[in-house]
Amino acid sequence: MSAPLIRADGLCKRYPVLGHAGDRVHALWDMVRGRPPQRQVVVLDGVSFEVHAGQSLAIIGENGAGKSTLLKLVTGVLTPSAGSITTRGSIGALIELGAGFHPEYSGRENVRMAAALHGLDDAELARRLPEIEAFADIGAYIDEPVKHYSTGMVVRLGFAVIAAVRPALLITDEILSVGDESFQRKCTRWIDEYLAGGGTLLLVSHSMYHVQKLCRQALWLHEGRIEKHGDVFDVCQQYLAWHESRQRDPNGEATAPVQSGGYEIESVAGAPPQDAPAQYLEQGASLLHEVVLRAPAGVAPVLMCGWVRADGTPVYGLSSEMAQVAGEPLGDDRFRFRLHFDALPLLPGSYQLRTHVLDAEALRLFCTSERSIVIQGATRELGVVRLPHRWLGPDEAP
Ligand SMILES: Nc1ncnc2c1ncn2[C@@H]1O[C@H](COP(=O)(O)OP(=O)(O)OP(=O)(O)O)[C@@H](O)[C@H]1O
Repeated sequence: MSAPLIRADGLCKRYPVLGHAGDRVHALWDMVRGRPPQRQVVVLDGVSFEVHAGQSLAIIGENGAGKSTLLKLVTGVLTPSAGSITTRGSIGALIELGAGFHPEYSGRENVRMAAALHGLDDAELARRLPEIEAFADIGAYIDEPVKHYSTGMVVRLGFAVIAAVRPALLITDEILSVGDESFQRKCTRWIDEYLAGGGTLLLVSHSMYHVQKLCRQALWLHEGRIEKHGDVFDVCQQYLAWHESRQRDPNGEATAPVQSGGYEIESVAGAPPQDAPAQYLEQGASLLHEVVLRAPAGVAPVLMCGWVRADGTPVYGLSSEMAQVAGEPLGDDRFRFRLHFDALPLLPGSYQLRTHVLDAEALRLFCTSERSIVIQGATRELGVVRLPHRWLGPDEAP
């Protein structure tokens, strides 16, 4: 295998504790004496991983886990306190709003400077400029100084430059969530095509939807250490399961829906989420899952549903965003989603049908509720679902 584009080896980042004036004096004194500060906060601790050409790795983890710090070490904005980081090939990084743009210069002048930094010569730039302007789609603002831009416009311009130079490695974080929905879709589509064409991606995101859509692998950082690194679906499942377990009370009951940011689950299958009784269904029966969500004024929420077996084994998940389905507006910022499962292929056992409400960009998960479903039936088949199959006779063609 060729050398990786990113290689992190035992990466550590520590900062001196500077809470009080006394801490600062101590840190300064340590610095003067050439000693490492005595009181330090450890932000990253022994992080090792590699990213090879053509791979797509997501960094996930709760707030403060060290994700942005890791990206800054990869891009060279920060230097490690211990361990090493090496990168190879051209890097396109979209991690800080406006980083690299000069506020006094126009968008077009900034594009020229950014393109030159990425190694595009004048002829190449002249050829790609219309494409960059079309991608950014900021109209006459392209000739205005960047300091007059909205944050969304800066991101549009930054992404347009990246799209034109097609770096060997693309590094980006939640910054894409700054753009509006149609621009986000355009970027996601572009990243899809970039990856299909052999591009390499390092993405930091809180959106499990984007992470699973764009990346094949994920690295879960927890308090500066790698908690898990591997297949994106495995890592995300474990990360979400860990989050859910933190939201449970000591008796193991799911807590009442979090009322956060104005997003709520008003009812599931006609009843308030906490009152929904366990439902018994025969194997192969169909099921209507009707959910009413509330969202902040003017926002259309995203619904995500997941079937989980009682032992926690994930069975199937889907989201209204993936299917591009919008909830039916009921007025008063309420939305109804009706999801019908035909002839459920689940084998007998206890299941939870989990319902999650996310914001319009499917970036943040707000509330969760569980609907208990028991599938009844007599079968000697093993597993979770019945896979359609046939036994063939000796001369029978498949
Ligand atoms: N210059 C600094 N001095 C001291 N502590 C810092 C400094 N920069 C970051 N930290 C701390 O490092 C930790 C990790 O920060 P980081 O921004 O990397 O987390 P993150 O995983 O990106 O979080 P989020 O999801 O909220 O963006 C945080 O606790 C933060 O307070």
